[in-house]
Amino acid sequence: MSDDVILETRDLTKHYGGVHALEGANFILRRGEHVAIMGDNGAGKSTFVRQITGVEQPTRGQIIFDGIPRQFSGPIDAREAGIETVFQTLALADDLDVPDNLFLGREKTLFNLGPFSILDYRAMREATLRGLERTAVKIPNIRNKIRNMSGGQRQCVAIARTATFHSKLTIMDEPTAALGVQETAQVENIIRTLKETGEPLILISHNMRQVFDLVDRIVVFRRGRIVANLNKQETDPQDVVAYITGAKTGAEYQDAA
Ligand SMILES: Nc1ncnc2c1ncn2[C@@H]1O[C@H](COP(=O)(O)OP(=O)(O)OP(=O)(O)O)[C@@H](O)[C@H]1O
Repeated sequence: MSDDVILETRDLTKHYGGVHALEGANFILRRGEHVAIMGDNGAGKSTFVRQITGVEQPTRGQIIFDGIPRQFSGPIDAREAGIETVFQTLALADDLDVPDNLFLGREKTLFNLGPFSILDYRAMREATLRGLERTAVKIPNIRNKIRNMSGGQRQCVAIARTATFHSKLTIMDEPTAALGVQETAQVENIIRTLKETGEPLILISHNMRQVFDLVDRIVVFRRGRIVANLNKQETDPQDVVAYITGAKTGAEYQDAA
């Protein structure tokens, strides 16, 4: 695997009993690259993401992340390796404010005394502000509880979490599906900022305009398999739809490299 590759999967496969949700996925993501994963409902997109983020363990196949073959024992393991995921459900705690959500499970401490530890709220607040600044996210008051925020602000908090921890790879699963026009624009701006700062991204989206606007390459899943790997410059929305629906079936999937 060359150094410019941040993530590679080889023959990645997941069966749920007789359901072949993911079959032999060979996928490559380069450093700094933004790739969209598209496909019809049930095509295997989320299953793919669950394997590479440690939520589930694959039936077979290899995951090589940042040059090392990985067998993530769980999502925290994947996160510690540098993979930050913004799931559809966002996984934010409603009753906590922004810094508490960003540092949930990895709090900064002033000191530890046996089982007791004193949390360093000031350091967490400062790191939160730096994370928000890096992504150009505007949250009026970071001490606000998540439950009092709009959908767009929540989405931004979830994304800012990835920036705060300098993840090596960000994965977003339908980040704007539930958002209005302005909120969607804000999230898309964050994605552009990630691109400018050279941070790689996997974006799962059904939104063709968004995909053509934001990413370099489109990978299409159909019935558990990767059926197309398209450089944005060499394709168009009709072509992508043809692969999604199965009207077009390419030659055997090959890496674009
Ligand atoms: N835990 C599970 N047990 C059994 N079958 C599953 C499980 N998870 C997913 N599947 C099946 O695997 C296939 C792929 O599902 P997956 O959720 O990965 O699709 P998707 O492309 O993400 O779809 P969507 O766009 O609707 O989110 C579907 O047929 C789904 O019913």
